[in-house]
Amino acid sequence: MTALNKSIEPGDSPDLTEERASGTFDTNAMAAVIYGSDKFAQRRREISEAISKIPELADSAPLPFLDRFGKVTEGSRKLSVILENIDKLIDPSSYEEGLHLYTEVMGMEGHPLALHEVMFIPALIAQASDEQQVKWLGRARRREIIGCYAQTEMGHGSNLRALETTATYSPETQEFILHSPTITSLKWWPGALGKSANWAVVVANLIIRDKNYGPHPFMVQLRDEDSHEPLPGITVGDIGPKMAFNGGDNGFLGFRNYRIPREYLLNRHAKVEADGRYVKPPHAKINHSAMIRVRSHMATGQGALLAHALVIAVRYSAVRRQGYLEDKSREVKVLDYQTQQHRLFPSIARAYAFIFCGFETIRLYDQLLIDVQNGNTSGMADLHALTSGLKSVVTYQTGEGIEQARMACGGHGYSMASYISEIYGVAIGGCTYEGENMVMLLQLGRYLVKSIEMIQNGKSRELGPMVAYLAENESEIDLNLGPNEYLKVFEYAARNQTWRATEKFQKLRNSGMSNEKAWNQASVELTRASRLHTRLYIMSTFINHVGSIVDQKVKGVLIDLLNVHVTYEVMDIGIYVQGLLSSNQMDLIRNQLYVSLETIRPNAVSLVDSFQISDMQLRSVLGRRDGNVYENLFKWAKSSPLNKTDVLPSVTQYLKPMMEKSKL
Ligand SMILES: CCCCCCCCCC/C=C\C/C=C/C(=O)SCCNC(=O)CCNC(=O)[C@H](O)C(C)(C)COP(=O)(O)OP(=O)(O)OC[C@H]1O[C@@H](n2cnc3c(N)ncnc32)[C@H](O)[C@@H]1OP(=O)(O)O
Ligand SMILES: Cc1cc2nc3c(=O)[nH]c(=O)nc-3n(C[C@H](O)[C@H](O)[C@H](O)COP(=O)(O)OP(=O)(O)OC[C@H]3O[C@@H](n4cnc5c(N)ncnc54)[C@H](O)[C@@H]3O)c2cc1C
Repeated sequence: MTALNKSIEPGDSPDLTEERASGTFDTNAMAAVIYGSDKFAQRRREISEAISKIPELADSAPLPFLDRFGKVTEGSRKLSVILENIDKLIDPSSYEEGLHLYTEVMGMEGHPLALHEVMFIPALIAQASDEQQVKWLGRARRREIIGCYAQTEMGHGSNLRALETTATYSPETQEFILHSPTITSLKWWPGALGKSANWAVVVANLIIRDKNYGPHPFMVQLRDEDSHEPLPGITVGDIGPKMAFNGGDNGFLGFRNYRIPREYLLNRHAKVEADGRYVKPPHAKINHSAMIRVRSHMATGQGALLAHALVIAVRYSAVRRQGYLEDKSREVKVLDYQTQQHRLFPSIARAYAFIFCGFETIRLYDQLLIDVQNGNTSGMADLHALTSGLKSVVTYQTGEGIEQARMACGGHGYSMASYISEIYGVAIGGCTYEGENMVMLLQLGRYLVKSIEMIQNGKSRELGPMVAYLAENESEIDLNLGPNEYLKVFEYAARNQTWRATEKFQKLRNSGMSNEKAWNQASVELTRASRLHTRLYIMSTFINHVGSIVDQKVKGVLIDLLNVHVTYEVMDIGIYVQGLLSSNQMDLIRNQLYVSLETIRPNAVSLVDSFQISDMQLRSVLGRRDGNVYENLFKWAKSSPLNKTDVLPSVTQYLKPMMEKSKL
C-alpha cells in the first residue's frame, strides 16, 4: 500500500505511528499543494499503486550492490518493462505522469531515456521548424529513436563561444560537414550519448564561406537504426564511472568530416538557404532554450531530491533512540534534540520553498516558449537571469541540506543502505550541469549591475518587478517581525550588496582598469549579490504561495514552516544586515527560530510523508515508511554479494597464505 492520509498501518514502528498521530493536517491535502493539484497528487498515488502490482518493475537487486554494467543493464531492462505496460500505468500523453513513472521505477541513477525526455524532445519542440517536427518529433515521442543533447566538449562547457566542433556548409552538395578538429573538441559528458542514443541534437559552430556564425543546433544520426553500430565518420563511447549517475552512459563523440543534409540544421529560428545565405534568429541566444528550460525546472527537481534525503533523515530520526533528556528510563528519539531539528527543519522549509518557486519558473518558461513561438523574445533576458541565479542557489543549498541529512543519520547515514550518498551525488551534479554555478551567478550579476546602472541613469521606473526594490531605501525595521518584515530585511541585504558590488566594479573600471579585469576583481562580491537577490526571490515566492492556500490546516502548518524559513535565512545572512538590525533584534530572531523549531516538531514526519515518495522510489532502508529499520538493515547487509560465501576466494588466495606464512 502506498502513502495514505497519515499513512498509519499495522506493523508500523510504534515510534512512527506516534509521529503520524501527532500531525495536525491531512497529508493528502498537503500533497495536493506540493504537486499542484489534488487530481495530480491522486494520480501519483494511483500510478505508484499500479507500479507495485508489476513485480518486474522492481529493482532486481538493491542498486548499490550492482556494478556499472549491472546498473546500465538494469536500467534498460526496467525501461522495456515500463514500455510493455505503459497503457496500464499512465496516460502516455501526460508528461507529468511519465516523469513520475520514470522517477519511481528507474530511480535517479540515470537511464537511456533521461536526456531524451528532458532535453532532446524539448530542443526539438523549441528549435525545430514545423516541417522538422513532423519528421522527427513523432518518432522521438514514440521512442522509435533515442536522442540526447550534445553540446559540452572536453575542452569547453561554460564558454560556448569557444566550442570547437564545426558544421561547415557546402553549397555544392547542400550539406553540413561536421568535424572535430582536436581532442578537446570531442563532445564530452552528454547523458545517454555513450551507448544508448542513436540520434543527437549536436551544438556546433556554423561555418559558411569561412565565416563563423557561432553555435547552432543540428539534428544528427549517430548510429545505424538496425544494427545500432556507430555510422562511418562517428566515434562514440562512454566516458567512464562518475561520482553518481552511474546507471547513465554519459558519452564522448567525435566527427570525421561527417555529412548531414542542409535540412538538419534545426531551423525554427535561424536558417541557411540553399545558396548559403544565412537568416538570423530573432534573438542571439535563442539556441540556448533547451538549457533555459532545464534551469527553469531545476528548482522543483532539486527540491524533490532534498525531499528524498529529508524523508529518510526525519523518519529515521524518529525511530533512532540515543541518549536521554529528562526521562532517564527511556532513550530519546534523536529528533527531539534541538541540534537535530536545527539541522533538518530549515531544510524541510527549503525543500517546500524550492518546489513552490519552481512552479513559478516553469510557468514563466512555458509562457516564454509561447511568446518566442510568436516572435516575442523580450522576456528572455529576465528569465535567463532569474534561472541562472536560481539553479545556482538551489543546487548548492540542496547539496548542503542533503549532506546535513546524511550526518543527521549518524553512522548508518554513511552506509549505502541509507541511499543518501547517491542522492547527494546526483543533486550536486546540478551545481555543474546546465552551467557551472559561479558562471551562472555572474550571469545574474550582469543583470543586477545593469539594473543599478538604470537607477543611476534615472530610469528606475523601467526596472522590472523583480529588481524594483534595488531603487528603494530601507533603514529601519519594525521589532515585531512577521514574514513581510523579513522580506524587507532580505531586500536590504540584497540591495546593499548589489550596490556595493556594482560600485566596486565601477570604481575599478573608472580607475582605468579594463572592463574584464574590473569585472574579475569585483566578481566574488557580485556572486554574493546574486545569491542574496535569489534568496530574496525564493522567500518572496514562498510567502506568496502560502498566502494562496485554501485548506486552513495545511496553511497553518505551512505558516509555521515559513517561520522556520524566514528566521533561519535571516540568521544565516547576519553579516549583511548588521547596519539594519541591532543585536537585540538579532537575539529576538534567533529565539523566534528556536520557538518555530519546537512548533514544527509534531508535524515533522507528516511534512515529509506529504512528499508521498514511495519506498520503491526512496530505495532507502533507513527511510522506510513503516520505520522497521533494524531488521531490514540486517537483511540488506546479508544480501551483499560478499556474503554469498563465508570464505572469499581472495581470502583463500591471498590472506590465508599470508597468515600461514606468518605462522612459520
Ligand atoms: C524538465 C524536467 C527537468 C527535471 C529536472 C532536471 C533534471 C536534469 C537531469 C539531467 C542531468 C543533466 C543534464 C545536463 C545537461 C547539460 O549540462 S547541457 C549543457 C549545459 N551547458 C551550459 O549550461 C553552458 C553554460 N554556458 C552558457 O549558458 C553560456 O555560455 C553563458 C550564459 C555562460 C554565456 O553565454 P555567452 O554566449 O558567452 O554570452 P555572453 O557574452 O556572456 O553574454 C551575452 C549576452 O547574452 C545574454 N545571454 C546569455 N545567455 C542567454 C540566454 N540563454 N537567454 C538570454 N540572454 C542570454 C547574457 O546575459 C549577455 O547579456 P548582456 O545584456 O550583454 O549582459
Ligand atoms: C552529471 C552531468 C551531466 C551532464 N550532462 C550534459 C549533457 O547532457 N549535455 C551536455 O552538453 N553537457 C552535459 N554536461 C556538461 C556540463 O554542462 C558542463 O560540465 C558544465 O556546463 C560546466 O562546464 P565545464 O565543465 O566546462 O566547467 P568549467 O567552465 O571548466 O569550470 C571549471 C571552473 O572554472 C570556473 N569558470 C569557468 N568560466 C568562468 C568565468 N567566465 N568566470 C568565472 N569562473 C569561471 C568555474 O566556475 C569552475 O570553477 C553534464 C555534466 C555533468 C556533471
